[in-house]
Amino acid sequence: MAPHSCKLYLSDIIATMAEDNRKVSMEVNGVSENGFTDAPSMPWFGMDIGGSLCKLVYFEPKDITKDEADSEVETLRNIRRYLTKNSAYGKTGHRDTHLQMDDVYIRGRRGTLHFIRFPSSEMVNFLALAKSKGMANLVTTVCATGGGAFKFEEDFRREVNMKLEKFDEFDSLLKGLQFADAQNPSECYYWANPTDDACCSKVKYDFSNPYPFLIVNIGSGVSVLAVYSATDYKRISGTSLGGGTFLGLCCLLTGCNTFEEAIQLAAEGDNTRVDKLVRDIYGGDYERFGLPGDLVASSFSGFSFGQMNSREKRSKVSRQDLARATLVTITNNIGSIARMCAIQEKIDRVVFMGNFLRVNPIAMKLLAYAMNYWSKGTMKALFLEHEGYFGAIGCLLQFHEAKR
Ligand SMILES: Nc1ncnc2c1ncn2[C@@H]1O[C@H](COP(=O)(O)OP(=O)(O)O)[C@@H](O)[C@H]1O
Ligand SMILES: CC(C)(COP(=O)(O)O)[C@@H](O)C(=O)NCCC(=O)O
Repeated sequence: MAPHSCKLYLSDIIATMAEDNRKVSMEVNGVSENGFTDAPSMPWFGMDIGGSLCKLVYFEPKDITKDEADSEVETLRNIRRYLTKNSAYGKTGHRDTHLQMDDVYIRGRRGTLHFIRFPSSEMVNFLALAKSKGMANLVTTVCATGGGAFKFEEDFRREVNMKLEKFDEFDSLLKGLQFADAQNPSECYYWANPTDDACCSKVKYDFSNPYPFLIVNIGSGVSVLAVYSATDYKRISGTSLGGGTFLGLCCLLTGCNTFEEAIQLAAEGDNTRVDKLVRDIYGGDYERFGLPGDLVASSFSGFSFGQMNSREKRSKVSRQDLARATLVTITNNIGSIARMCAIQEKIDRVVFMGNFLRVNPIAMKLLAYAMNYWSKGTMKALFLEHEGYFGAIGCLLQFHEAKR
């Protein structure tokens, strides 16, 4: 199948799923055409429709028998090939090939998990295209989590006659995290020497005995969960100043258009040309209360060039500096909230996740440094390789656990 627009591609997937499900409805006694019993029909997806990005996890079976291959419907084979042979789907769909997980077992099947993302804002167009392809005459079920599973539920039903099997986003997140950590020995890591570019490194962290720990999920907004066991957790806090805020402010301030561009600008900028530091106010450290001179005292307050209310001074600040200051402001604020939550819950391990951390070592190192510094070494910031995909993984797993 030739590459074409993401919207077309997605509607093709759904159409194929529906066609395949229709065939499976002709199965007898729960024995599927491939000879495996009980499992829902392929293809298997987990979908997390968030405020910014839709994350899709696709299970590619690797144990297909000759009988199964011979009887496999062509569209299913085409979907598998299309998804696994390409890494970009139209203009906005991407497969994160570096995250691919091989040799995973789900419902007795051995396969590979593929990780795909596209903007949630594409969803409405995708449904319209799916409808134009005749989806309304087909029936199928897709498992989904995230706010979009609720927001788009009626659209899925009305436009394409598809039922969304909905799962809670935090239940899914936790299940996905547990699964990924068990599958991948290098899933969890921390940053050693985060402030020293020359010796800074990622170090594997053994998370096999994790409880209790805090999750700080930095998506569009931020949610903080305290996790006490595999099934016992509560959402203890959150903030609307999250990854969406960083991207929104950065685009407004610098005219950039993508997250990647915003991060690149930030990497080239200097926030101290925008922020007011403790030393700008005290002339050095504020020793009595342990505030070092290079600590940001007031974000966006400006000083080395003067106050921000001076037009002339403002003109000396670059787009790069603004991007860096935005990143530092949002990250430090999240770090402060995380620390306060950890103190309140008497928890010392804080796992940061969510796509805000994608291609974003500046934020991760800042969080690592801040958690360590302000807790005097008693708290640890942990990070995960599959940073934004746990909801989608967990959703796929829960679909397979649910009685059907
Ligand atoms: N390609 C991208 N497009 C948009 N935002 C991105 C991208 N990559 C990383 N991000 C960041 O990730 C955030 C969304 O994170 P995610 O965990 O997917 O949350 P949500 O579930 O709210 O969509 C965005 O607000 C942005 O800061
Ligand atoms: C509403 C949300 C759970 C949605 O999750 P998201 O799509 O941002 O990952 C999240 O944006 C959030 O927790 N916002 C912060 C709300 C608050 O506590 O102020």
